[in-house]
Amino acid sequence: MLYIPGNNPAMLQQGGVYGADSVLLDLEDAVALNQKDAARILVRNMLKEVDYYGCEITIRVNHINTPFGVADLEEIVPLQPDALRLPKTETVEELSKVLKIIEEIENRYGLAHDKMKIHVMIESALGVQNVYELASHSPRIDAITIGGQDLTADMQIEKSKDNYGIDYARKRIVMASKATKIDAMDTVYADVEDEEGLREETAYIKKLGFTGKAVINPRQISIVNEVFTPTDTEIRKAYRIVKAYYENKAKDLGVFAVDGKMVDAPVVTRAMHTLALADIEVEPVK
Ligand SMILES: CC(C)(COP(=O)(O)OP(=O)(O)OC[C@H]1O[C@@H](n2cnc3c(N)ncnc32)[C@H](O)[C@@H]1OP(=O)(O)O)[C@@H](O)C(=O)NCCC(=O)NCCSC(=O)C[C@@](O)(CC(=O)O)C(=O)O
Ligand SMILES: [Mg+2]
Repeated sequence: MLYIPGNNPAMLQQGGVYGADSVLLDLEDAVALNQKDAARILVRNMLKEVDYYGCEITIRVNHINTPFGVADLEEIVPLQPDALRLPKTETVEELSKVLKIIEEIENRYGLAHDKMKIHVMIESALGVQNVYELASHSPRIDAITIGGQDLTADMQIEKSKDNYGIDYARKRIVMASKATKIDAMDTVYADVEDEEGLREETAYIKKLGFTGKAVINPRQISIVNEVFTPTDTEIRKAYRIVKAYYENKAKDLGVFAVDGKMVDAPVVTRAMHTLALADIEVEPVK
């Protein structure tokens, strides 16, 4: 997901050409306080005019308790981007309040309540403590994301390169996302010049179970995509497992071996997930 500052017309204009799965037009922390109103109007106009070439379009609005939160919702909700990203979410009460405002706006415009999805950002210790309740609060919520910069600020620790300080939060957020069957998105890697560092961090968070990562610069997109895309070797192995599964299932065999390794139901589930990521289908044996 490529963050694009909502007050930068050139970046907003060209954000769809870099190959990100999602553009994340930002009205919050990328925009200075004195530019909030201008950015809101600019993003509204860009949403109407710019071709993002099929990218998912997400808008990060300001927090409801700031002077800009409601105005952002009033301007953006009627345009129904694919998703709204709610920053610094901490409690179910606050989330309910935002959802209620969104639904009131949708009612006014005769819009359904299930089209535009909600991404909840966890950026404080309190948000981490409440993450499962937040993630499971509404079927509209289809992703939880961690904001590492704000979280480390709230925890009063340095945001070190190894990110030890946010490791527990990352793992807890992933578990909440898995328990609620929604996506978990990782925080940004701020050092745009450090490509190896980004690659290592992305490989690590993929192993934890995150399903994607936000980036701040077009140069970071291909690295994240590469790490998340199954390799040819992984795809071939998954294909052999799923094919063998269907063949053995037809013979009523629940457990069998592929390349000398035991394959049972969870191995097949993981292999099917790899193939789904690669958009590959295996025909069941009739
Ligand atoms: C980092 C840098 C200044 C580097 O500038 P540079 O000038 O060195 O970039 P260059 O590489 O030279 O640019 C080459 C060409 O790409 C164009 N280009 C660059 N960036 C582009 C872009 N993002 N979108 C479209 N286009 C872009 C540029 O216009 C140029 O185009 P052209 O002139 O035509 O060649 C720049 O990228 C940038 O401002 N990034 C966005 C920063 C941002 O949004 N921060 C807020 C979100 S994080 C946050 O809030 C923390 C969080 O909340 C979140 C969480 O974790 O989720 C938490 O708490 O943790
Ligand atoms: Mg933040």
